[in-house]
This record gives sequence, C-alpha cells and structure tokens, in this order.
Amino acid sequence: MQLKNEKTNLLLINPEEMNQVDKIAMQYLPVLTLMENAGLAVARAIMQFYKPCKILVLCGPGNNGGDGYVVAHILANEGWPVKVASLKPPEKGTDAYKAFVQWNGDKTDFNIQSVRDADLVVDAVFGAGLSRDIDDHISSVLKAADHLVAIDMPSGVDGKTGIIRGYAPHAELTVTFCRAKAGHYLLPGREYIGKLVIANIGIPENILSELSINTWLNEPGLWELPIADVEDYKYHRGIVNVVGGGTVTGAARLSALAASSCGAGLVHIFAFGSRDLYLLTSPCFMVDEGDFTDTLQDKRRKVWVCGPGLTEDEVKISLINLIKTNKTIVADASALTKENFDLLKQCAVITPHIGEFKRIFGDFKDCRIEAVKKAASILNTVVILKGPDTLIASPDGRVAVNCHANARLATAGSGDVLTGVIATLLACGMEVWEASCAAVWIHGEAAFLHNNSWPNAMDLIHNLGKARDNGRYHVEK
Ligand SMILES: NC(=O)C1=CN([C@@H]2O[C@H](COP(=O)(O)OP(=O)(O)OC[C@H]3O[C@@H](n4cnc5c(N)ncnc54)[C@H](O)[C@@H]3O)[C@@H](O)[C@H]2O)[C@H](O)CC1
Ligand SMILES: [K+]
Repeated sequence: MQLKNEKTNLLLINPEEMNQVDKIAMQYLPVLTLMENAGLAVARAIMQFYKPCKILVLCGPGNNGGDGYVVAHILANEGWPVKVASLKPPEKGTDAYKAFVQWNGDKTDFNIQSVRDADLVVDAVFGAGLSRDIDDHISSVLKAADHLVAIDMPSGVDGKTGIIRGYAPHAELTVTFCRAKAGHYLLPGREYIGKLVIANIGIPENILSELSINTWLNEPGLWELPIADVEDYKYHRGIVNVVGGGTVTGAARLSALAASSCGAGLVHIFAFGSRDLYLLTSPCFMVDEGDFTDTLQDKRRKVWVCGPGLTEDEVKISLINLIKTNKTIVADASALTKENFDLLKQCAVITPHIGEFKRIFGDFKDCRIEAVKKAASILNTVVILKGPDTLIASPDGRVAVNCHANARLATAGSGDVLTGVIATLLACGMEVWEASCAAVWIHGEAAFLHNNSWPNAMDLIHNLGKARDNGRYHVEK
C-alpha cells in the first residue's frame, strides 16, 4: 500500500495532460473552486515560509493570474499589505475574470517601480498556458524582483520541457498543483523553481489513473530493488558478463568492478586479449578468452555488457554473436553508432550521452522527453539519455526523469560504472526499464555518498553497495 502511494506521487504531468485533467475535473468541481483551492494553497505556503511583508501580485490574463487574485484576497484578509498589478485583465466571462472582479484592494501598475516598492512578488503572470517567449517589458518587471514566489511555474519556464522561453525569474518558492510537472525537474527549468510545494487542490486521484500519463520522477518507489535473502545463491543474485577489449581494458574493468560491488553473484569477462590484466584486476572475476561463440553457449550467462573499451571490430563481432544467442545486452560507448542502428534494436538497454544520442538519432527539437521516447519506440529498446537530468525511456512509453545526481558524477569512467550497475540489476531479474531507472538512481546515490569531495570512477564503485541498500531503505522507511 505504501509503495503504491509513493509511486503515484512520483507521476509528472505536462501542461497538455494537466489540461485534460482539468477538463475531466470540471465534471466534479467548478474551475473556480479549483482556482480558489489553488490560491489558498499558495497563500498558505507564503504564510508558512514568510513573515508578513509588502506583497505585490503580478497577474497575467489567464487562470494563473486568476490564482493570483485569489492569493491577493486571502493574504489581504489575513492583514498583509497587498497590491495587485495586472498585465491585462482576464476576458469577461472567464473564471479568472470572476477572481479578478472579486479583488477590490489596492491596484498598481505592472512596472518595475511597483516591484521595487514590494518586499515579496507573487508571480501569477503565466503558468501552464505559456505559449510563446516572454517579451522585454514583462521580463524587465520580473527581473526587478529580489524575492519571488511563483504560482505553478516561474513565468517563462516551459512546464513540458524545462526550457526558458525568453526569460524566467528565479523563484524562492514555487507552488504547483496536483502533481509536479516535468519542467520543474528538467534543466534548465529546475534551477528556477526554488523550493517546490505540490498542493492538493481537490482534483480526484482517479482522473490521473484514467489518463495514460507515463512520465515519472526517478526515486525509490518507482521500482523495488530485490533484497538478498538467506536462500540466495550466486546464480540467483545474477551473473554479469562483460565483453573486454583486447587493447583498451579500463572501461570494461570498471563495468565489471561495478557489477561486483553492487551485488552481482558472479562476474565474467570475456577478453579479446590482455587476459592477465583482467585477471589481476580482481580475484573475483572469471576471465575467459578464446572462442567467443563457445562462451556464449552457456545459457546461464544471459546478461552482457557490450561497448566499453571495445574497438569497432570487437563491437561488431560481439554484438552480432550476442544477438544470435539471444542474450540480454546493455550497449554503451563504442557500440553506440549510427552504423550499429539495426544491431541496437536487438539490445535491451542503450546508454547514450547527448552527443552519442544525436549521433544515432540525429538532432531533435526542444523536447528531450519526446525525443528519448521516440528513440526507445523506434529501437524497441530502453534508452537512457545520460546527462545532469538523465532520462530513461521504455518502448512502452514510460519515461523517468532522474534528478538524483550531482555534477561530480561527470568523471571519466562514470558511464562504465553505470553500465555495470544496470547489468547487475538485469541479471537479478528486474524488469528492464525498472532496472535501468534503479541503476541510474544508485549511480547518483554513489556520488552523493562521496560527500564533500570529488569521486573518481573507483570511488563510485566503492560506494555502490551502500547506494544500492539506500535505494531500498527509502522505500522501507
Ligand atoms: N488543475 C490545475 O492545476 C489548475 C490550475 N490553474 C491555474 O491555471 C494555470 C493555467 O491557466 P491558463 O489560463 O491555461 O494559462 P496561463 O494563465 O498560464 O496563461 C494563458 C494566457 O497567457 C497568454 N500568454 C501565454 N504566453 C504568453 C506570453 N509569453 N506573452 C504574453 N501572453 C502570453 C495566453 O495567450 C493566455 O491568454 C495554471 O498554471 C494554474 O496556475 C487553475 O487555477 C485551476 C486548476
Ligand atoms: K507563474
């Protein structure tokens, strides 16, 4: 029960989906009630986080502005000094207009001076309805605010993509409704949100399950990590196999070490050469060489990492044979080329960074979520688009946004470590997208565990066991 709640709380909605939700919600509750609930939630958050001070509410012409008029009303009733500046009044007959006419307190001009005269600005200019770039006048007014609370979104942050449309103010606090939006977590938008409060405004939960919303925040609860139990044996914990290059060996060794440290029961490396180097890396590794096709006959050796440190030829030979023998393949690094496009279709997971992604799929427009979803659907493969806000897409349409990472993960070999973790979770039987999401989270956690200093790939590896445990404790708490 706890798990389910946790999972539905991780749902991320985009503005179009929110629109659909609103339309259905109207059958249960009038929009004006939702708006009043939204305004109340924002006013409450302001009263929780700020002492009474001079408030200026900047209102746009849509429902975001409507929420703003409600906030003004409530704070004024509480005795706070409040002024409202309207960019443009809402159209007559709309719900926002009803909220607008109910405001009979102080009004002021929508200009820089009004902002300077206030202690705290409430940004109710644009929310989910942002449809074009913010113009110079609006941006100059927003820019003048020293302290700003945003309703739903800081105006200018695109709720679907996190892209900044012309300009956006940096909010100290953003209050959104029902669920967070992808733009709250995707970069660069995430940097403009400040503290995020998600308020329940009375939208019935069953509406969310009726719509096929399938974008998630990547946190424990979205997936469940298997635990080791007393009856476990090494084959149950999973066998990870890594294809090791004959000349460049570091990357494959990092993948194998990562697998070993985060719980794989057994780690094999197939070496195209340099067998001794692989053997000396860890006494825990089983190292094979010789006929690759013979090695592949062992049906227990199902999950394979292919790409890190391999030459073009090594990639080709290994991918073709792994596919022929129906292995579960995690493809990374040298395997990720346009030439291998058809081979990648037979892989379980691919892990491109943005450069590799563009190399394989070409450039894309604004929305990374759409781009990665499309890529996963074309390849019929889970695609992990690595970056500061890694996206994990499944061919069935599920996408997770990972914020559980820091800049310190950007270090040589970090990707190879991730590949090893993914393979480990696949080898112990997790479903492919869930294993990928969990691995990305564990990888981020390993960097967080290296507090106050800069981890290299080996440091990350040392932290993986604890990081994996933390991925469970979050759920069990
Ligand atoms: N279920 C909920 O979450 C509820 C949310 N509410 C709030 O409603 C807004 C969305 O309202 P909407 O009217 O659809 O859009 P906006 O108010 O954001 O803006 C639309 C308005 O603005 C014009 N516009 C858009 N971009 C620009 C621009 N760059 N420059 C100038 N003008 C622009 C556009 O033409 C429209 O006129 C949501 O964010 C919540 O705050 C509801 O209160 C209740 C339920
Ligand atoms: K806003």
